[in-house]
Amino acid sequence: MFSFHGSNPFRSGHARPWILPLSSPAVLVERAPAKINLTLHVLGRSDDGWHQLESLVAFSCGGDQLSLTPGEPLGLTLEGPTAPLAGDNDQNLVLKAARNLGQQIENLKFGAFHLVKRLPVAAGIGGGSSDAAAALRLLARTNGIPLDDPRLMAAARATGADVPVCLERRARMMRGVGEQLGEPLPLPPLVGLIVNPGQALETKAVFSRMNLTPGSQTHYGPHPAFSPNLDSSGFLALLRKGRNDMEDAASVLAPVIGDVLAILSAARGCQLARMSGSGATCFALFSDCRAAAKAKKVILQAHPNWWVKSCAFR
Ligand SMILES: C[C@](O)(CO)[C@H](O)COP(=O)(O)OP(=O)(O)OC[C@H]1O[C@@H](n2ccc(N)nc2=O)[C@H](O)[C@@H]1O
Ligand SMILES: Nc1ncnc2c1ncn2[C@@H]1O[C@H](COP(=O)(O)OP(=O)(O)OP(=O)(O)O)[C@@H](O)[C@H]1O
Repeated sequence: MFSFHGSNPFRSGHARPWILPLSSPAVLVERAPAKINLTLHVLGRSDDGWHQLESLVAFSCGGDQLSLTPGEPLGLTLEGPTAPLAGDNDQNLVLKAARNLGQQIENLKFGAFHLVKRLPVAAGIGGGSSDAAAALRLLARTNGIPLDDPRLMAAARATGADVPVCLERRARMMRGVGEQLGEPLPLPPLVGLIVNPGQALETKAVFSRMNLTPGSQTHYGPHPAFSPNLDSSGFLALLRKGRNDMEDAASVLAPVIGDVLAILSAARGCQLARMSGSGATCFALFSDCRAAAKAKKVILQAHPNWWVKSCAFR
């Protein structure tokens, strides 16, 4: 088993994957950031029961970390503060993604995965999906498969609705059930705070609570069109025209979401507060890093058990 302890030599602020130096030449490492739905519009529900979405998705810094030792049998070990919450090992989305890619590609070389799990689980920030996408990227690297190989996307779709958008980890529009991806979008600098109050919410339960009849459409209004080259204030104005349509249903199941949003909205320098995905994690955008850091401190003082991270979104 491969595990990280204390000062973690693999911790890196870089978004790009990299290979370890001489002492462990074979181990590959990928970061699995949180997915943030800056907007999430639910357009309707298809006859098959799945919901049609339109969402501007971005990614955090930090997140989980997945490594792969190629040449070993397919396996997964976990550590980290939220590892015990990630459920049955065999059902982990890392292994599901690997098996799905194995169905696409004959003689795929697998390996032993090790996941350092830090993101809250069942939290609306796609932690499992991001881990699954990281697993696909690692297998692509070790098997010499280019990232734009359609079989990777097929495996991502088979693994979960949020996995395709997590493959490239770049901000973009996501539509349909999650399988239609727009071009990567250049975001202006965004100072974010992400807050999870510790209540797990299953995505399926929140969609059910929305109570949409299969074959029906919502009439909440169109998604604002993204125009390139927006500065931060233009981008914020655009985001304010958007919504998270799952917020009401999620808040019924987890009323604490209302508290999180109220606290974030009232924080000095907060320019926008909204729930991500199916909740209960909420995010806020701040005018500057100092305001975000201050808000983080104040929130943690009042709610020491909440998970609060400040970071840039991309
Ligand atoms: C709400 C979002 O977080 C927005 O990014 C995602 O659409 C959820 O993506 P996810 O967690 O990867 O979802 P999955 O694990 O594939 O699906 C969980 C359950 O959510 C429901 N589901 C999910 C996505 C979608 N577009 N319509 C749905 O109705 C389905 O009942 C499904 O059984
Ligand atoms: N690697 C993983 N990390 C977290 N959860 C996992 C993982 N693999 C499987 N799961 C299971 O997937 C479920 C959803 O977890 P996840 O943290 O991805 O939810 P989420 O943040 O609400 O996702 P989304 O925003 O995509 O709906 C959990 O119930 C958990 O048991």
